Amino acid sequence: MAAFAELGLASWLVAQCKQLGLKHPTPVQQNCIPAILEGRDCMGCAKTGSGKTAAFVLPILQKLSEDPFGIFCLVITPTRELAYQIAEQFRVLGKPLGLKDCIIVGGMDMVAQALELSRKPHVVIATPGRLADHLRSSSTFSIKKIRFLVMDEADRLLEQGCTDFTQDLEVIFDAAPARRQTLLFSATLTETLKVLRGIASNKPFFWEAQAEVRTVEQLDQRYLLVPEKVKDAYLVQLIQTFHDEHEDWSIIIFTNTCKSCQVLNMMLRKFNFPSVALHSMMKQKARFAALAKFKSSVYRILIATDVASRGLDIPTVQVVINHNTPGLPKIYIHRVGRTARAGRHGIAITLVTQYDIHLLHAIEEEIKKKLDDFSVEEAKVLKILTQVNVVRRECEIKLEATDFDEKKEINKRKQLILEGKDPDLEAKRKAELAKIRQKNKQFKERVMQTLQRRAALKLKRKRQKRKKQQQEQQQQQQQQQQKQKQKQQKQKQKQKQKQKQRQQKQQQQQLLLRAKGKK
Ligand SMILES: Nc1ncnc2c1ncn2[C@@H]1O[C@H](COP(=O)(O)OP(=O)(O)OP(=O)(O)O)[C@@H](O)[C@H]1O
Repeated sequence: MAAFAELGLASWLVAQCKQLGLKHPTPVQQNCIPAILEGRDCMGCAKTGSGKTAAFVLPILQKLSEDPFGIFCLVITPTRELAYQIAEQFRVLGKPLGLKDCIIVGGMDMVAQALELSRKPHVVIATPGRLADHLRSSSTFSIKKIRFLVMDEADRLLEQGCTDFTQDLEVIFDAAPARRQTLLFSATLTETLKVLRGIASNKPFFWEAQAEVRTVEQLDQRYLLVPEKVKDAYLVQLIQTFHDEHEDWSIIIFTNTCKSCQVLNMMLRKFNFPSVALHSMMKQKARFAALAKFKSSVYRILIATDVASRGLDIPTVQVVINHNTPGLPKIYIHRVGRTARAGRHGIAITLVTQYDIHLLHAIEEEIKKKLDDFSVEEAKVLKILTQVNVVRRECEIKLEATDFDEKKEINKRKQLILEGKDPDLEAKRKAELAKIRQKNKQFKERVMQTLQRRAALKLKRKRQKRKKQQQEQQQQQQQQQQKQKQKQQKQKQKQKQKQKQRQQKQQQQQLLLRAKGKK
C-alpha cells in the first residue's frame, strides 16, 4: 500500500495526516492527489465514506502553501452542514499554514459574511445560493483570481431537484476565472458526466472506483416489508430493538418531508427515545445545534430529510433507517452511505410498503445487489400498534395547531425578501410562469397530437396504397390467368376441331374405299 509521501505531498502535510490517524491514502486519494498536484482538472467518483474530501483538501493545501493568497480556493457544496464539515477538514489539515477560511451559507448573517469575505480568506466554502447573493450585491471581494474551484457532491449541484442551483452556479461561474483548476467529486457522478466535463473543460483526469456493487462492502443492507398503515409501529419496534441491544448505537432515520420529520421526532420523543430532528424548515442555528448534539451523542437518534443524506461524516452512526423508500436509487446510495464509513461496519434498513416494491427493485438494479429481508417480531408490533397510531395522530394534531404549513409559506416569503425579491410579485410571476408552462404544455400536446394524427394518416395512406397495389397485382394475375385459360381453351377447341376434321376425312376415305371395293 502506498504512503501519503509517495503521492508527492509535502512532509508537513504527511505529518498532518499521520497526526489525524490517516496512515495510508485511500484509492481515491492515491489516484486523484498526484493528478491535482500536476495541475490537472479532476473528477473523482468513489463510494461514500471513501475519503474524497481529503483527496481535494490535501493537494489544495500543498499548492496554497507554495503561493499563499486570498481568495485561493472556492469550494461549493449543496448543504450548509456539509460546508461546515469541509471547512473543518481544511482547518485541521491546514493548521500549520495558519489557514484562513470562510463559510458562506444561507440562514446566517450576511453582513458578517461580507466582512469576512473582504478580509480575503484563503479558502471560501459556500452553498451556491448565498455565495451568488454576495456576488450579485457586493463589490468588496472577488473570486476572479481563484486557483481552485471545487464542486463537492457535484452531481447534486447540477440537479434541478427541489433546490435548483443552476442560476446561482451561472453567477458563480461568470465571476470565476476561466484559467483555474476545477475539481469535481461525488459518489454518484456518472449520470451527470457530460455536463461536468463541460465545467472541468481542461482535459480532466477522471477517476472512478472500479467495483461491481455501488455501495460499500461493510454495509449490511436490508429491507423490511411493511403495510403502509402500520409503518410507524414497525419503526418504533425496530428502534426499540436496536436501543435494547446496543444502547451506544447512533441511528439516522431518513424521511421524505419536513412535516413527517417533525411528526416522527415528536412521536419518538413521546416514546422516550433520545431523538432530534434536522430539516430545512428549522432555523439554521437549531439545525447546527441538533447536528452537534447528535454528533456528540447527546441524542442517539437523528430524524432527517435528505438535507442530511449527502456527505455528513459521523463515525458513530451504526444504523440508517429509511422511513420511506427513496424514489431515486442515488438518494438511497447517499442515505445509506451515512453509515459503514472509512472501513467501519453498519446496517441500513429500508421500510418498503406495498406501493414501493418497484422502487426497491430500481435500487437493487442500480447498486447491483439484492437487499436481504429483515424481520421484526410481529407479535410485539401488534402489541404497540394502536398506541403508536394514537400517539402519531396526537402529534399530527399538535403540529397542525402550530401552523407548520403556514410557517413553511412564511419561511418562503422571508427567504424571498432576504433575496431582495417581492414575495407577492414573485407569486404573481410564478403564477404567470405556471400559466405559460401550462400553455406550452398544451401547445406541445397539441403538436404531439397533430404529429401523431399525421403519422397515423400517413400510415393509413401507405397501407391503402399497398392494399391497392396488391389488389391491382391480384387483378393483373387473375387477368393473365384468365387469358391463359382462354388461350388453352381455344387451343383445345382447335385440337378438337382438327381431330374431328381428321376423323371426318378418315370416314370419307373409308367410305370411298368401301365404294371402290363394291365396284
Ligand atoms: N486515508 C484515510 N485513512 C483513513 N481514514 C480516512 C482517510 N481519508 C479520509 N478518512 C476518513 O474517512 C471518513 C470519510 O471521509 P469523507 O467524508 O471524505 O468521505 P467521502 O468519500 O467524501 O464520503 P461521502 O461520499 O459520503 O461524502 C472521514 O472520517 C475521514 O476522516
